[in-house]
Formats: sequence, C-alpha cells, structure tokens
Amino acid sequence: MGIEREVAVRSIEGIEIPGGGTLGGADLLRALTVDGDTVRFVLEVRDADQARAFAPVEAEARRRLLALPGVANVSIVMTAPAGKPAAQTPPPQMKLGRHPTPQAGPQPIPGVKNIIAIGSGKGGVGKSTVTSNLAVALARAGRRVGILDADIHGPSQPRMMGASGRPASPDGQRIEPLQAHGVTLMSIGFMLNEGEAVIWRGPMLMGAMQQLLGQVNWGELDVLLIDLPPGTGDVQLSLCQKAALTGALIVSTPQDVALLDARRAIDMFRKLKTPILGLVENMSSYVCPNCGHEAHLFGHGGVAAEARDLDLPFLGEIPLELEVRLAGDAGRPVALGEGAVADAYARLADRLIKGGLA
Ligand SMILES: Nc1ncnc2c1ncn2[C@@H]1O[C@H](COP(=O)(O)OP(=O)(O)OP(=O)(O)O)[C@@H](O)[C@H]1O
Repeated sequence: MGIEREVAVRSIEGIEIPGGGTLGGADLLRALTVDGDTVRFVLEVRDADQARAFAPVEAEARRRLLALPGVANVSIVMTAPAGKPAAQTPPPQMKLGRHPTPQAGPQPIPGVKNIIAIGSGKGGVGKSTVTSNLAVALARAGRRVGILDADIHGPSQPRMMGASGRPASPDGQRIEPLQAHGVTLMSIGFMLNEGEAVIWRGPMLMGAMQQLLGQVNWGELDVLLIDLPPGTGDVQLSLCQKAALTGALIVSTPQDVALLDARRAIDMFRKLKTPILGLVENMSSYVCPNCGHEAHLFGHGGVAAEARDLDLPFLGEIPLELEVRLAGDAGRPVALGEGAVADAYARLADRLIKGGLA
C-alpha cells in the first residue's frame, strides 16, 4: 500500500535551499507522484550551476522520502526551464550544413548508450508529440534522456518542450544543448533564425546531421531519441548511414492511409538494415470528457494488427485527448502530469527500459 501524495510532499517541503527559504516555499517541486512504493518528482532549477548547488537538497529529499514507511524508490529529476527567448539571442556562431567529412560506417555517440529514431510514414500522426512525451516519461522513470529534433521541415520540439533559448557554442566547435523537463534537448530549429527555411539537400543535409550527432555535448545518456521528419527522405538516409542506431520506433494512427505510409517507412528502415523496435498507435481512442463515452475516430487496433502481420512488436496505444495538444502547445508535455495519457506513456517507457533499450 503506497503512501498518500500529501504525506510525501509534507516530508520534503520544509527542506532548506541554498540562498535561503524552503523547497515548498520557493515553489520548486513539480509533478510529484506516488506510484506504489515509488515517489517521483521534478525539481525545477534555474541552470546547471544551481543544479550543482542543489545536490545536497536532492540528497536530503531522497533520504527523507526513503525514511517514510512504504517508500522503496525515489526518482528525482532536476530541470532547468527554458533560457532566454530566442528573439534576444542570435543562433550560435557555428556554420551548420557543411559538406560531410568522411567516416567509416555508422558511428556511436560517446557516452550515449542507445539511439532510437522515431519515424512515421505520414506527417501529423503525432511523431513529435510521442517523442517529447516518451522522453519526459523516461526521465520520470529515472533515465538520462536526450532529444535530437531532426525534423528539418518543421522542428517542433523547442515549442513542445517549452525551450525557447539558444544553445551556446563558445568555441564554434562544440554545441551546448539545452535542458527542459529533465531532458537534454537539441533541435535543428535552434540553429536557424526565426522564420528561416532549411533548403539543404543531400550532402549538406548529411553534413548537418553529422554535426548534430557528433558536435553536440550530449553528456552521458541512457537514450537519445531522434525526432525524424515524416516520410522516407534524405534525413532518414543520412541518419542510418552516420549513426549507430539501436533501432527505429514507428508511430502511426490506426487509419488505413497512415498505415500504408507507415509500411513504406518500415520498408525503408529494413532496407537500411536498421532494426525496427516496434509500432506505437497514436490517437487510438477518444474518451469524451463530458459523458465518458469511448469513440474510435481513426479506427482502433489497426496498428496492432499491422504489427502482427509484419511480425514486429506492438508497443502500445496512446489515446486521443485534447489535453495532449494543449499541453504540447504550452511546452509542458502531458506525460509530466497524471491521467490516462501519462499512464500510457509511462507504460511505453517501462517497456523500453525493461527491453534494455533505454
Ligand atoms: N494523442 C493525441 N491527442 C490529441 N492531439 C494529439 C495527439 N497526438 C498528437 N496530437 C496533436 O496533433 C498535432 C500533430 O502532432 P505532431 O506535430 O506531433 O505530429 P508529427 O507526426 O510530428 O507531424 P509532422 O512530422 O508533420 O511535424 C499536434 O497539434 C499535436 O498536439
């Protein structure tokens, strides 16, 4: 029998913090949840320096929570919210989109244990939404997670993760990624001026991908999720040739037309010898918030059936909920909170962790 959430909050809100005041008083506790014998929460700090100064606070919170009867695990994620608004800060002084340098086959990223590409055949099926929410769910489960937003046509991770700052590149060689909701984040969108379009093709695109993979200080990560553009284009090709991918995860809606496109994406990854880790059904069912009636706007179960046909793992279904879009637009992925969708993402994260993929 787990403890009450309030008991967990009360036990740590009085902890004194650097600079004076308490954890509760300074409103730094986010998304505290109790799940059986596990307590999880996010500690919102200003930047990496403050995160270091807060190490004793984190240790004390862990000590106090573990002392509560019924608590066996504590997972604390420190996050720094978005930095300065993009408009005030120019892109880092670094030329992105150069010609690729020769390399011998797909390369691992030092310090990064798994690299998972998130793909879809069709646009708008929720690939970016799944990426941001899965990342947050994995971080809540205590994993070290990064996102590389490689959606060159419409990078949406900065908005979905609420990160509007700019990564720095003091030496013009290495790029410092941002942090948001406990996730290390780099987006091709950070390297462009607002409204600037990317018209790279072929070799230039390959060079840009190589830089984003190899010149970003990713640090130690259990998993890096790569948000791909929809379809089967140059980015997918570059990525599979340049990065030693653990595998690809395919997002689709249950609709026939989306499934047809997903099949093409799967075929491409197979041809490139990238393992397909499984399929996720997004916008699976809709539960009316007023009457509780469950409807299947895009059909239901189509992706699971497809996975069976193709002999691939079916990793789970994510319901369609207004809150998913609102949370994405507000830069706070819905998986940070509670409810059916957050639970679905927690299950997906758990499957990847148990499978040794994250
Ligand atoms: N489960 C869901 N419930 C409600 N809205 C959702 C859900 N998943 C995604 N959406 C919304 O659908 C829209 C498209 O999602 P998203 O941008 O993630 O798709 P995408 O596949 O990455 O598209 P593209 O690759 O074309 O950019 C967004 O407005 C998003 O908030």
